[in-house]
Amino acid sequence: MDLKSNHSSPVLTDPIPISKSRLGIHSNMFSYPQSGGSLSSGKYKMTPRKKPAKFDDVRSNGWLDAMKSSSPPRKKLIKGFNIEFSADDIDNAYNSWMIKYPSALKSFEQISKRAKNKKIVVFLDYDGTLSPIVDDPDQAFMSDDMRSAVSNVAKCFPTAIISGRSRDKVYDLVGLTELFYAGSHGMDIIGPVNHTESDVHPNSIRSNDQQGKEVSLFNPAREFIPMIDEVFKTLVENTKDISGAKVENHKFCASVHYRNVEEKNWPTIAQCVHDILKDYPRLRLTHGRKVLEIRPVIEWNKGKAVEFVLESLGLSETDDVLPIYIGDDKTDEDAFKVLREGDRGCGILVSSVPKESNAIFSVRDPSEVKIFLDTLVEMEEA
Ligand SMILES: O=P(O)(O)OC[C@H]1O[C@H](O[C@H]2O[C@H](CO)[C@@H](O)[C@H](O)[C@H]2O)[C@H](O)[C@@H](O)[C@@H]1O
Repeated sequence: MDLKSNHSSPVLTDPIPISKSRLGIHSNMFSYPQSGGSLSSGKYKMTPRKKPAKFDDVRSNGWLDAMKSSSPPRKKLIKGFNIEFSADDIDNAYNSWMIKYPSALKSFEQISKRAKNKKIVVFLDYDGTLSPIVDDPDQAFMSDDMRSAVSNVAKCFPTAIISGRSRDKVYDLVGLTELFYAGSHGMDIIGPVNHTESDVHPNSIRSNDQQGKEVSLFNPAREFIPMIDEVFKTLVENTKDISGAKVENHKFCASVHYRNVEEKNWPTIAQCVHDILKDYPRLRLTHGRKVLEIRPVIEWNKGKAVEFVLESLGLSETDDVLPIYIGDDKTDEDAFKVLREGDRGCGILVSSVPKESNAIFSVRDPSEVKIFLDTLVEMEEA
């Protein structure tokens, strides 16, 4: 199958028969072997490097604006003047924003009332939620205190880490067993077998983890592995002269970081990614925190991953569950949306600046995430 063409693949083009699955999983998604064997997307493609004179594409498609808004400056241009906001202005703006997204810490009693007689399931994003945002993605470590907070939570409630990173990478960073791990924005989910019996979720397969323990595995974008690898190599080659650019291969998706690229070169990196993606209509771009994320055009995201984990736990069809999802990024909005719809659970946005969200509550930073997790455990143990 040619993954660059628009035929017979798990893409968004066909309507998804609801009867096929409550999760909206397209039947074609599972027409390939779930383990082993992958389809090559063709010859290694090397888009000729060129320095575009203009950046019309990335200006008109909104990429540049999205890149700028992923890192809002602490000052704003008003009628051509650079106006610095004072600390008071910033605090006032944040405090007004918190009326709409109240602190999950201050609202804890409300959350605990909602959790009464319900099974809590905890979903945690990694970067910016469990670990602070740092310049080098390879140095984004969570603290030992945070690790022990997550470990304690996982002893009390089913817990899943849902990250844009590859599953292996996020597992190495978190280092705790007995959790669900959903890497590549949910396109690579592994969970303990005792929670995910195959008769509960038919689309999972049994596999072994790094320690040889039997686990349940779900890969809705397996066919895209060769294509992502190919695009990753092209991205590395074509961005190698852009100082500060960094490309990561997450197996089912790839990331192009511009956090350490001078802002004047953002159009260059955006145009470079845009030119490569023109050859891959079955891939799309989403924006994260100073990162361009390249992923397959399949109907799968962190929200679907939340639904998948709940279904795997046998908790998707009951009101006796309270899913809590904590995340900081645009890609977490898919999960917040799923929980907001039908008032199914609590989304908690990690942000120290005002931003629109589908979350219900907020915390400022990972240190407040840790306090929230500790408080959940105290509530359970009381
Ligand atoms: O879903 P997440 O777990 O939040 O992963 C999203 C991206 O996280 C990482 O990048 C972000 O964190 C880096 C380390 O703090 C930071 O340098 C970068 O600017 C952020 O975008 C990860 O490296 C990406 O691949 C993930 O897509």
